[in-house]
Formats: sequence, C-alpha cells, structure tokens
Amino acid sequence: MSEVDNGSCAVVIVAAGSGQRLGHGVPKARVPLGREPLLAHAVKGVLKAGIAAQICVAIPADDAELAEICRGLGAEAATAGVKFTVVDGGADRSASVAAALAEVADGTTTVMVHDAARPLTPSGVFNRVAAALRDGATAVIPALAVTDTIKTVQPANLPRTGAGLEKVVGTPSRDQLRAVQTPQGFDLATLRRAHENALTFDAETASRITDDAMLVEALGDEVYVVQGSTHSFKVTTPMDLLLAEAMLEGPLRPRWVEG
Ligand SMILES: Nc1ccn([C@@H]2O[C@H](COP(=O)(O)OP(=O)(O)OP(=O)(O)O)[C@@H](O)[C@H]2O)c(=O)n1
Ligand SMILES: C[C@](O)(CO)[C@H](O)COP(=O)(O)O
Repeated sequence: MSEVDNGSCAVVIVAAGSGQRLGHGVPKARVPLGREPLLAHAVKGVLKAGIAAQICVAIPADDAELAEICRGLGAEAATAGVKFTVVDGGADRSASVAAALAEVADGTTTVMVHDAARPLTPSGVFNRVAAALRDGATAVIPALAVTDTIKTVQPANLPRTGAGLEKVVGTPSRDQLRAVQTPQGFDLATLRRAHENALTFDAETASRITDDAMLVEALGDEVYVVQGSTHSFKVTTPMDLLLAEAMLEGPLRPRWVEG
C-alpha cells in the first residue's frame, strides 16, 4: 500500500542519455535487461510503487524505437490510471529534466526525478522519498553511506621523472559522505524555481551539475536525505548490466518482472 497522496505526484523519468559508458551503440534506455528494455523496468518500478498520478518520460528526440516502447508503456500506465507523457530530452540531464517539468500536469504539487538507468529501484525507496515530502521536506534524496575511502586529488608530477600523475590533497571524513541516488523528490514549485535559477549559471558551473538536488542547494534550501538501496544502483558500465542481469535471475528479482 502506497504511503502518499499519489493524486498530486508526478514522476519524471530521464531516459534521453546516449549510454556512452555502457557502449551498446544505442541509447541506454533501449538496452535490454532480461526480456525488456531498461526504460520498461524503470516505468514498471514506478507503477509498482503506486506513488504517481503522472509519469513523464524524456527520450532522445527522433528515437522512433523508444517512442514505440513508450506507446506500450503508456497503455500499461493508463490501465493503472496513471497519465503518461513523453517529451524530447535535451543535450544534458538537466535539460531533459527541464523539458519534462514543462509538461507536468496542472494540480501537481510534488515531483520525483528518476533515472531510467536505475531500473531495479525498490518501491520502498519511492515510498521513503514520498513520506519525507509528505512530512514537509521540499527536497529529499535517497543516499547510501560510502564504503570506500575517498580522497581528494590534484595533478602532480613524480619527483625524479616528472611523469604526470595525481597526488592526494585530502581525505574527507567518511561519516559525512553519501553516495546519492534517484528518485529525488521535490515540491514542484521549488524544483521549477531551481531550474529557472540554473539558467543564470555560467558554463563552467552548469557543467558541474550532476543532479537536481544541487540546483536546490544553489537556492540555499534544505535538501533532506533518506536511506537509499543497494538495488537502486545506476547501470553505467557493462559490469553494472551484468549485475542487473544476475539480480533478475536470482532471489533479488523485482516483483514487477513476470514469470
Ligand atoms: N541528455 C541526457 C543525458 C542523460 N539523461 C539521463 O540521465 C540518467 C543518468 O545519466 P547517465 O547514466 O549518465 O546516462 P547517459 O548520459 O546515457 O550515460 P553516458 O554518460 O555513459 O553516455 C539516464 O537515465 C539518462 O538517460 C537524459 O535524460 N538526457
Ligand atoms: C542523478 C545521479 O544519478 C545521482 O547519483 C547522478 O548524479 C547522475 O550522474 P551521471 O553522470 O549523469 O551518471
């Protein structure tokens, strides 16, 4: 049972990336995972969570195959009573989110932004984000504690040969570090304001933006953190896809996969 008023929540799924690091030669959202493309898993995960009144998907412009996949997913969403909207994505992730935000239906109060590249995200994560929004957060992200030791580095040359390497300049305390995931949840007006503010960023600042929470941080607003999930990992490299395939075949198989 969903913990939120899904009558006012839209979920934006960004699926317009090219998937260079996965290296399949087709947009990543179309790459098969088991019997279905990554995007289908992401959409079905949202439907399973039962938190959305609308799903708005950003896909690469002129991708007829993904548009066809979206027609099938739209029919499934309609059966669940969820409005399904497809928009052309932009040149980077932020632009894809902005394009989708423009199509969010009137009356929507909260929005979650989710990566199509996180196909196995459990319902519990959507529900934790939704619960924090309901409890008054205007921005909330799921995250995990980091397990590696993280160093900050800068370019350096070896003393004898001058070979170019990097050297360590610091070791931030792991207690304060978190690895951030999606879905990231927001009050809709706040996220729209954050994206409008981002239009004033210079090119270098804009190029450092990797998630929506950073845009809300730039407004000076609080961003709250809820527990993420190891199952929500992002399919970025071929090894990630292997792990996702193994999860589909094993006891960690998500409940929306038939059979
Ligand atoms: N112009 C873009 C770039 C990325 N994304 C989406 O943002 C999410 C996270 O991006 P990432 O995993 O980096 O995907 P790609 O950009 O496709 O990967 P790569 O950097 O390897 O090309 C993905 O669901 C991707 O489809 C998007 O909608 N529009
Ligand atoms: C939004 C995100 O998935 C949070 O971890 C991540 O920042 C996306 O980064 P990418 O470089 O587009 O993969």
